[in-house]
Amino acid sequence: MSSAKRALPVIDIEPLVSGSASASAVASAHEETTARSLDSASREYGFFHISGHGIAPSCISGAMRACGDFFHLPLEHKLLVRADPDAGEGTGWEPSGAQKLDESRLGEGIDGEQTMGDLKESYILGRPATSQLPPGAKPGELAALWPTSLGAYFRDPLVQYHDECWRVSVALMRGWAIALGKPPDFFLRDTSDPMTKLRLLYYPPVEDARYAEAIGLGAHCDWGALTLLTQDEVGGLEVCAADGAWLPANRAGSDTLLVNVGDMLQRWTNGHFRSSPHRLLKPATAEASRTSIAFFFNCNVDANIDPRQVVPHEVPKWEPILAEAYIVERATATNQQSDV
Ligand SMILES: O=C(O)CCC(=O)C(=O)O
Ligand SMILES: [Fe+2]
Repeated sequence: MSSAKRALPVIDIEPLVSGSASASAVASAHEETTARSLDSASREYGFFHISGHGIAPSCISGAMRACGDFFHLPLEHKLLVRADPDAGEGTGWEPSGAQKLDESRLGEGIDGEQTMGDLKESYILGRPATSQLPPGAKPGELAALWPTSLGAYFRDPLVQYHDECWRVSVALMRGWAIALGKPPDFFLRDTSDPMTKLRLLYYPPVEDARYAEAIGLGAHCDWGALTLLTQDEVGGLEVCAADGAWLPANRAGSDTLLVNVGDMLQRWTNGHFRSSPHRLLKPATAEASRTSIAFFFNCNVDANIDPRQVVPHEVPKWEPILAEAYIVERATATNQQSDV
């Protein structure tokens, strides 16, 4: 089938959200059906849209509004919350060019070599790994360099959106447990106090000639268990399916979010679920900027990412590793390869 005819599925996850809220020990018939949809999308694409997540439209639009407000701040305000370039992926603002995500040349289909850093600007906050806590921060607290000029009008919608994404991630982990034939609460112990990251993203318009050669976001796979993405209507994100075709992953509707399996879940499931490369060469409309928010869910620091727990009868393709060690390993590797 040609890539033009294939679209990422939209899955209504309401049964899993309800099952997760009631902590039911047995999966309902609706949950079983939803889990089967999750299963096939996670094997074939590693990406799917979700509806029925229960995040209020006002919560999503509030977070996107905060995102726009931040990136329109004058440069001197952003510099006050500049992420420490020596701290790997720390909290705060990263300017355009600070990161080159196509670390392993995943986007080989792109003409020429990606010599510049990614065009995107980012602002990052989240619940870091214990070993990466900023001075004075306690484990389990949100770490952020809040821009004082925006105050609670910026902070409150992002904290609310972060917590909602956490709730939805736990419901998705329940769905994946059911899909794998495990008890619904199989992943619950490992997701009660998770490492998370919220990355606000801004892609400048590319009509500017200085950016002609630049790539918005180099092809990469995400490191954690799962990522939830909300994006504006501009579009341009693409996903590499198992057969190598790049499929569009634009917003499927104003109330849907995009989900993708990250490397940690791929490893945990011994490769049953696919962590797919994705990229954004340019925003789809040349004169438009693009904003999006990625929420990375990286499980508890001591979650044991061991394929033998999930598929005990298979030869494991990966060694067990604790979630914190894994995230730190990936962050360190990216940092070392980034020369910008
Ligand atoms: O901006 C986007 O739509 C995707 C962002 C992304 O893939 C990432 O930050 O890992
Ligand atoms: Fe990503």
